[in-house]
Amino acid sequence: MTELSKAAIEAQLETVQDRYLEKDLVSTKALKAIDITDGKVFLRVELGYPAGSYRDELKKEIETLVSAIDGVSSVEAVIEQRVAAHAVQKSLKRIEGIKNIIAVASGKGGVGKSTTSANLALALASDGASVGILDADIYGPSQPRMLGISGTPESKDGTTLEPMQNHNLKAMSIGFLVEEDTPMIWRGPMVTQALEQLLKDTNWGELDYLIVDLPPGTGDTQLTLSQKIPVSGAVIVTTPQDIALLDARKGLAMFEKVEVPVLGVVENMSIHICSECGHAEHIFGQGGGEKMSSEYDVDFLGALPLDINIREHADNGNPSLVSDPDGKISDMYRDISRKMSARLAEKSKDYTAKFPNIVIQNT
Ligand SMILES: Nc1ncnc2c1ncn2[C@@H]1O[C@H](COP(=O)(O)OP(=O)(O)OP(=O)(O)O)[C@@H](O)[C@H]1O
Repeated sequence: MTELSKAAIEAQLETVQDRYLEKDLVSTKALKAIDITDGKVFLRVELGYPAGSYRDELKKEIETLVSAIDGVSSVEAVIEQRVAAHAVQKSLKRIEGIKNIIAVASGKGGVGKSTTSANLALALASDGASVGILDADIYGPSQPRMLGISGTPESKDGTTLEPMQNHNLKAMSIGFLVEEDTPMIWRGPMVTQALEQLLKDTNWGELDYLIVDLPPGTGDTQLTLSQKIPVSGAVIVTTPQDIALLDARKGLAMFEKVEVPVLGVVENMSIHICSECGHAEHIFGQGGGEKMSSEYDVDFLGALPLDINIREHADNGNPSLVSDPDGKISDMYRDISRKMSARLAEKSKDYTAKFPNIVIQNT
């Protein structure tokens, strides 16, 4: 019998693909430790994103493959997940306690950006992350309704706000602070100021991710926001129509300008499946989001159907991830949220906390 070596095990793990990174476990440096004692193998694998139930699948896949190696008597693979803080725009500093802010944007209104934000936040939380959502859609805040939250945030010290909470998410929205039917007439600078305040004056505590549901569009307000909020990555939601795609391209250009990495594009309402006969129809066109992604070299994170359940769940305060957590739609959102957070895990980490501030003085 040949002696069992770490190299043999590593070679086997080079054939195991991380489903969401689409790379093998060795090249992604997910494989952290191999321990061999008398044919008994212990492996430690660390994923940089919340992977939820995928950890069990991966464990099984690894253990089956490694047990087939000559000389292995038993295998135990431990799959851990650890979300790191990632770099933000060079001119900004990360907000203490919040590891990563992810901005969700759309080139035009009504494409389902808020519904997607809520479900992605819930998907991350259901996979084990601590998550908050900031409704920055100041003209039409819809997160209070979508998350089924009413009431006014508490302030314990008279200056900061406690986030509202539901479905295991922390949430803040201008919608909690003004009456629902109050028309909100904001001028650009007021919007950015109000949002910066909402972001910074909320006691978020420790978060792995804060999802920011940006106002629709790519105008000055959105540009200023993406310059002033310290974000680690952005996601663009679009529908497949040409006009929506055209606007989504402007979104890509906007983030490029402010040096925020775009983690990918989500195509919403991409296909309609008739609830009567099951016939699938591309009402708004086909494959536009995917084509745009390849044209602009950004990742296509996935597509969601135009589905009456998505609308009904979101509009009654219990988005699909809450109403039907094990359903097909929830699986789709989870697939997108894992791809999104996996893409972020590959980006540069934030090391600023590890370095002291260096002050140069002329004496
Ligand atoms: N995939 C989907 N299938 C069916 N209905 C959807 C889907 N996505 C969103 N909707 C519905 O479309 C409407 C608009 O969605 P949403 O408010 O999320 O869009 P938005 O892009 O955030 O809009 P706004 O520009 O006003 O901020 C909502 O009623 C929502 O429930």
